[in-house]
Amino acid sequence: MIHTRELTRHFRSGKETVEAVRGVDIDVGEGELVAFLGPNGAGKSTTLRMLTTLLEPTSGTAVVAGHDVRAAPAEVRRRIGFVGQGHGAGEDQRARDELFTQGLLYGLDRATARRRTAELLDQLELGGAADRDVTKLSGGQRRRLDIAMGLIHRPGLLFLDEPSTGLDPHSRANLWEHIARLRREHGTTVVLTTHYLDEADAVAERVLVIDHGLVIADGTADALKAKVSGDLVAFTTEDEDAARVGARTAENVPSATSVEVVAEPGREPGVRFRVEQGDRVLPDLLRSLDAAGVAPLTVGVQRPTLDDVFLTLTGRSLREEDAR
Ligand SMILES: Nc1ncnc2c1ncn2[C@@H]1O[C@H](COP(=O)(O)OP(=O)(O)OP(=O)(O)O)[C@@H](O)[C@H]1O
Repeated sequence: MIHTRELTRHFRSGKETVEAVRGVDIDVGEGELVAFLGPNGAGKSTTLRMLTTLLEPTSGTAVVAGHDVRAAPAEVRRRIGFVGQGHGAGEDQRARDELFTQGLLYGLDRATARRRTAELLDQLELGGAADRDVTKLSGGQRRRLDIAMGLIHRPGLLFLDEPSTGLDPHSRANLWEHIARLRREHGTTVVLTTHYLDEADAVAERVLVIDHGLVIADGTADALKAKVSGDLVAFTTEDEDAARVGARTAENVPSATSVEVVAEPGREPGVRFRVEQGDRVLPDLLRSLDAAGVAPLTVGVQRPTLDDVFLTLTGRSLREEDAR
């Protein structure tokens, strides 16, 4: 469905050249659900805009839905749906008319456009807002209308740029339900961008981690997490002295790495470290701690998260980047 080679996009910004996308090779097969995950400014939107023909590549190639984005942009556009970050909906129409008109624009006959409009308004819970002016919709309703507009012609390939930004948890769950149904019933291929770690993890079957204009990792969330060295084991102790003894004990656990004493104001002291199969080493660890005279107050094992993946790859946390 998508094949890019050395896809690149530069922007001139005054005297500077911003290398927003620096030569990416992306292959997405039919029916896949892929998330581009990366911090703000990583190049996700720029990549998506090139794939949807909204932006010309500086160099490299991209074939989308069987057609080259540069040589046959109209062919590409007919076969894809795109929901951007901004509001695509116009200003002075009722939501229902806006959606219906979009259907006609995509070449649907009036009966089909009307039927799909009704279906989408219902599925995206826009029924109550259908006869309101687009300008009078709430942020969440406008977002859902944008999404409905991207779906009206039932594209085989759907691009969603930060689809759940601005949606409340209920609408977000609805959106994913709708997308799951599209895929089940029509085999739609879906490519989305997100900087929500948990969303990429829960929703996407495959995650492309993008940073500074490059794809730095590509795989299922589980496969990416398996590359992070081990689970995080953490236990808390009565005081810092006990934590130091506990840390020495932890260092003797086979395959333990990054053992550190946690001593931060306002937090219980303790120890954390990484280890293969944390749940398997716990029984031995507890016995050894007992033998060393340390009685842990709490013990926990945490599987790696996609943030750990990003941290391992870049030395930075996606959460910190988002907080900026
Ligand atoms: N029209 C433009 N002119 C100049 N620089 C641009 C332009 N569009 C994007 N950039 C720059 O290109 C880089 C990549 O931006 P892009 O919007 O693709 O990132 P992103 O990963 O989608 O981030 P976000 O999640 O914030 O949308 C950024 O440094 C951005 O400032």
